[in-house]
Amino acid sequence: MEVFDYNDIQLIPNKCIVNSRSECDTTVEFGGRQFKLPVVPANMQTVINEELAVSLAQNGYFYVMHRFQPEARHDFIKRMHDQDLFASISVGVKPAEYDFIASLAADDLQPEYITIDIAHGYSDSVIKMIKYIKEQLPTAFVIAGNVGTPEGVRALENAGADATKVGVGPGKACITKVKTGFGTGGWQLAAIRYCAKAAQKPIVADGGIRTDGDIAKSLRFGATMCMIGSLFAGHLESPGKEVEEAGRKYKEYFGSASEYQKGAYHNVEGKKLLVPYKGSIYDTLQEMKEDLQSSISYAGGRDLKALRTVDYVIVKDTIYNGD
Ligand SMILES: NC(=O)C1=CN([C@@H]2O[C@H](COP(=O)(O)OP(=O)(O)OC[C@H]3O[C@@H](n4cnc5c(N)ncnc54)[C@H](OP(=O)(O)O)[C@@H]3O)[C@@H](O)[C@H]2O)C=CC1
Ligand SMILES: Nc1nc2c(ncn2[C@@H]2O[C@H](COP(=O)(O)O)[C@@H](O)[C@H]2O)c(=O)[nH]1
Repeated sequence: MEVFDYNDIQLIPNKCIVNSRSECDTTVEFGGRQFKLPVVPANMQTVINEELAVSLAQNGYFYVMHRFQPEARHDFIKRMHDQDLFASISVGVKPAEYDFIASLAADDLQPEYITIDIAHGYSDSVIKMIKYIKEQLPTAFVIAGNVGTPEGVRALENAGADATKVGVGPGKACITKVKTGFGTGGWQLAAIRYCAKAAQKPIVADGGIRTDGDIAKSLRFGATMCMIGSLFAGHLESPGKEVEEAGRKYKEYFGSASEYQKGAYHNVEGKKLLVPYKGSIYDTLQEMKEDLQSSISYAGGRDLKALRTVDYVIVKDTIYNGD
């Protein structure tokens, strides 16, 4: 297996077939709906809240609400459906989550998307939860993870997952790699490729995306959707606390397995950092769209499919030379 990460890869341009980048279509189908971009803000407490979820859904973007206010999820689904918007929630695998799923089934309240969000997703606990959700809420599109190997992808797909989320340890707020020695940190892009080759269903690339070009690279190596935390955490709409240091504005971004999320220093695999304040998330989404349109034009196509087959070279972390 070739080992590389985002910085190690350059995609090779093909002959352009459009007269303007604006002709390039960045929309993606995911779970039966069409979205403007193949990106989704991470389901983390400093990245997404209910207000942003509503706004993203209204504006044609995919979202996944986090699971850290478990008691709010029932009414959240209702409120989304009252506004004719899709509901996309997260769950864990602890016993109370089974009661929650059963309560949704009893009330015939089926969210359109459910993400099972745990650190080590290649596990019996996730397999059991996928099966339970599919039994109780059969219309929900289930995204399960996180995994880092083809075996993990196959196990979750075979259990009934509709998509799998790939990425163990590549996140910016992650310390799993240093605390445990495990994960896909440092070779996340190769892991996406390795997993996508085995996948029969969509892959969500999760963690490690630092530039808009990394989105194109994720799609090249087999992802359908990219989950992004730190790049989305510094906005006006981001729920993280605003902080000012040396006259500059920042927003707090902390890991879901950090002491700031857990309220205690116990099995901590995440940290807190400050990300520069960036204004509205919609300006960032517009820039991502323009950059991805440009990527498609360099790929020699008109839509995201063109990215799947472009050639690439491994440049081993030299792409920033001269920048
Ligand atoms: N993508 C990534 O690389 C990572 C993401 N995270 C994020 O942090 C949040 C918390 O994750 P997580 O701790 O899994 O969720 P939970 O705290 O909800 O734990 C889920 C269940 O899995 C158990 N568990 C957790 N880690 C392991 C493990 N390595 N081996 C066996 N059992 C385990 C927990 O028990 P117990 O705690 O008693 O072991 C608990 O029963 C999630 O949002 C997750 O996405 C965290 C780390 C890595
Ligand atoms: N190891 C940990 N990973 C975490 C934690 N909280 C979230 N995450 C993962 O990071 C991505 C976002 O990555 P980024 O590089 O875009 O910032 C997120 O979707 C989770 O999968 C954590 O505490 N520890």
